[in-house]
Amino acid sequence: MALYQKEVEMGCRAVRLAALLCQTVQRRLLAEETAAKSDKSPVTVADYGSQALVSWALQTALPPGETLSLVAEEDSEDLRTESGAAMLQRITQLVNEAIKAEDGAQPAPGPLTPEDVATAIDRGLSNGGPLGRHWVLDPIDGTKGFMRGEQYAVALGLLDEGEVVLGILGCPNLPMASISVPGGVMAAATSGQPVGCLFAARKGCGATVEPMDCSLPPQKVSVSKVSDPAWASFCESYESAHSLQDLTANIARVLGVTSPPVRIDSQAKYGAMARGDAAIYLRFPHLGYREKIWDHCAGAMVIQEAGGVVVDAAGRPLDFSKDSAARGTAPLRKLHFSRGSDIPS
Ligand SMILES: Nc1ncnc2c1ncn2[C@@H]1O[C@H](COP(=O)(O)O)[C@@H](OP(=O)(O)O)[C@H]1O
Ligand SMILES: [Mg+2]
Ligand SMILES: [Mg+2]
Ligand SMILES: [Mg+2]
Repeated sequence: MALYQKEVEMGCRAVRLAALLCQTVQRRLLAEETAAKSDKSPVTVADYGSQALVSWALQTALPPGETLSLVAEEDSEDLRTESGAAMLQRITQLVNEAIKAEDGAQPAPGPLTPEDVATAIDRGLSNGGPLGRHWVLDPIDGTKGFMRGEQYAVALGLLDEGEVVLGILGCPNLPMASISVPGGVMAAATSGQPVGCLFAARKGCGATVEPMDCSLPPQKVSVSKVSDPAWASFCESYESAHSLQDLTANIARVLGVTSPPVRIDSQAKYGAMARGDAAIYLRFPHLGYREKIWDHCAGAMVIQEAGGVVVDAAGRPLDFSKDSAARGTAPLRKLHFSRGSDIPS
């Protein structure tokens, strides 16, 4: 079997399963399904449920005795408190429903308990690092977009000896049709093509996209061939708190970019760019913010395998292998992306 083929299959199944749960929650998003983490960022039952499902699906796909190493965004600390118990119950119900909907059966030896779900979530507490294999998960990237009913991604990468070897992005609300059309996402969503994309990239093997609903086979994607910035469009965060939009507007102006920025949430941006919907992604966090590896690992791999380049503001490649006390963080201060390295930093 081709290198990492089994891992791509494991990862795609895990991401599809998690996306199923996210779609269920987004359809009936209720106030009690969200909470605020200690850093005040939002988290929903779907963030936790997605992480539990991916962790469970990957662990059960491994040979008996092999332990999963997972670096993931969420942990069960708040769910294990008295006030978190009801949320953990709800997550457990959603997780069991998703497993049943996929398989038509509950997992042996029976439905997962709240303790099983909390344990699955906490399998994501690995430090990662340069040695061995580590899966890297953002169970919902773009939680704010998810809560608005807009773009989000289930983002799963795999590090092997410090190198990213695969990236999978489930983007349930991203249309299969290009969003670089007048009317953007809304117009693409009503074009008749399916909504919901699964991007997968394996080191050295290119990147593909297929509908989340499996209605079409995977097809190769490649980044935009536009080389004149006047014809390029650039994308950035929807949230101005996540990137200095005045700075990116200035950079775009200096480059001669004429079209307005495409602002969407999450690593769906990397997916959209991998198939050429935009040519440049600029991201400059506010001073003091440290990027997390799960926010870029899968997306950067998809871009790289689609023929693009992802670098920091100094033009250096991103390093996802830093094993750090501040779990999951890597020194990715300011990020920018382009087909070449011609953007001033
Ligand atoms: N002040 C900040 N600056 C930059 N990124 C931030 C930020 N606060 C949160 N983020 C990150 O931005 C991610 C969303 O990316 P985008 O802005 O492209 O939609 C969030 O992922 P989560 O939604 O997984 O928490 C979060 O990790
Ligand atoms: Mg978050
Ligand atoms: Mg994220
Ligand atoms: Mg997240």
